Order: sequence, then structure tokens, then C-alpha cells
Amino acid sequence: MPNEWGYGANNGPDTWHEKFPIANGPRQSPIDIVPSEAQYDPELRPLTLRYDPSVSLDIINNGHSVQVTFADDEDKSTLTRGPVTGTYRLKQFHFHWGSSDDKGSEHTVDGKLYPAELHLVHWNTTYPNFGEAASKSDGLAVVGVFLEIGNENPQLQKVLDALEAIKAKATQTTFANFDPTLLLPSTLDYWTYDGSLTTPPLLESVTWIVCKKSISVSPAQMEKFRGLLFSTEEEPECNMVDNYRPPQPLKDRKVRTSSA
Ligand SMILES: CCCCCOc1ccc(S(N)(=O)=O)cc1
Ligand SMILES: [Zn+2]
Repeated sequence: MPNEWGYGANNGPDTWHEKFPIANGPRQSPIDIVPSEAQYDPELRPLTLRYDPSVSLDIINNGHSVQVTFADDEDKSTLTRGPVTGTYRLKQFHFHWGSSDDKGSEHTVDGKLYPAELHLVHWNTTYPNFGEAASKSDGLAVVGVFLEIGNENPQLQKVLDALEAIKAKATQTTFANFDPTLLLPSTLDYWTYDGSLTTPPLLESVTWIVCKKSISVSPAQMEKFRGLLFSTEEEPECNMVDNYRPPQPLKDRKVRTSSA
């Protein structure tokens, strides 16, 4: 069996460069965001996210995360303005989280790790589909939202209630009429920088848009994420936790901010 990438001791982030040399490239993600060094850019427009719940399709345990996928054959759930030009279509959202509440996010802020991070993945409709866009320098835009321990999040609970049906890798179930708008923070002020996918193939095609405001998650809700498995129904159980890549070198990049 080939050494499929993962987050374990033998296939984790420090080994990914062996099959994906771009892991040491010039615009890798995630990064540590240092707010005091972010440059306010008055030309950055407000982020416009317009999501239609009718295009949510299913929820999948893909062995790396839990992912909700959307029908993306029409401009029904889109990202416009913000740091991008043109229209980007929502393809999927997923999460990264820790084995304890002191870690789990991919981006960090002044070195602070959050217990989890939500990624809403969009592709530039200049290109014919997600796969094509993923290989272009302006092909993807991912909105990152930090989850912070607090009150129970009722919209997140709808996602968590579906997890019992997809405990093992390569399982999925339908997930209709879900509105990701309700997962967004109250204001969409953001940091933005040019980066990459944070998992293999680590393609350097992502305009990252990281929200400054977080959303809440309760300790019990965090435990639901940790009940998922990296392993299939046939394999010994391995809990899906710590599925995050640590921050990568900023190299020759600037982080811009939408608000002073
Ligand atoms: C060309 C096939 C790519 C399949 C993988 O797609 C991904 C991988 C990572 C991310 S993330 N954590 O950076 O948001 C988003 C989408
Ligand atoms: Zn992600």
C-alpha cells in the first residue's frame, strides 16, 4: 500500500515534501499572521459571500477531514469582491481541529492556535472547473474562520449531528439545504495573502482570506469532531484529530488587512 499522506508520525506534514516538493515552495500555507505587520490596503473591498442552501449536496469523511460539498455548475453560491476580481464559486467547506482545545487551527495569530479552523473553498469561474482552477495562481479563494471555545453553536450543530453517519473514512451521506452563511462571523473583516492548499497536492493557487472574527464552538461540540476516524470501517480505529499543517515560512510575502 503506497504511503498515503496523512497527519501521523510516518506520513505527516514533515514528510509531504518527498512526494510533493512544492511543500518547500515560495507561497505555502498556512502561515502565522502578525496583525501589527499586516498592511492596511484601502483598495480592499468588503468581502461578498452569497450562499444558496439549495446547492448543498452531501457530507463526507474523506479520511483527512469532514467535508460538505456543493453543486457548483451554476453561480448560486459565490464569493465576489474582497481581494479577488471576478466570481468564485463555493465547492466545499471542511474543518481542521486538534486533539485538545489548545491546538487545531492551521493559521495562527501572533502564534496563537485556535481549537479548530473552518475553510470555505471557492474556485475562479474564469476556469472551467475546480480541478483546472486548482493549478492556476489565481484559481482558488479559501475563506478561513477560526473556531473559539464558547457557547454551543447551533448552526455548527447541524453539521455535527451528521457525523454519526460518517464516522469512518470513505463514508458519506446526503446533506441538503444547509446554509453556510450561518457559520460566518458577524463581521467579515479579514487578512489576505497569496498561499497554497494546506494539504497535498499543496498547489500554490489560493488567495487566502482569513476572518479576524471567530465563531464559537462548545467543548462538547469539539468532542464530536474528535469522534471521527481517519480509519476505514475495516481498519483498527484511529481518531481523526490534529489534522492540521503547522505554519510555513512567510518568505517574500505581505499580509494585507481589510480594516485599519
Ligand atoms: C486538485 C485537487 C485538490 C484536492 C484537494 O483540495 C483541497 C485541499 C486543501 C484545501 S485547504 N485545507 O487548503 O482549504 C482545499 C482544497
Ligand atoms: Zn483546509
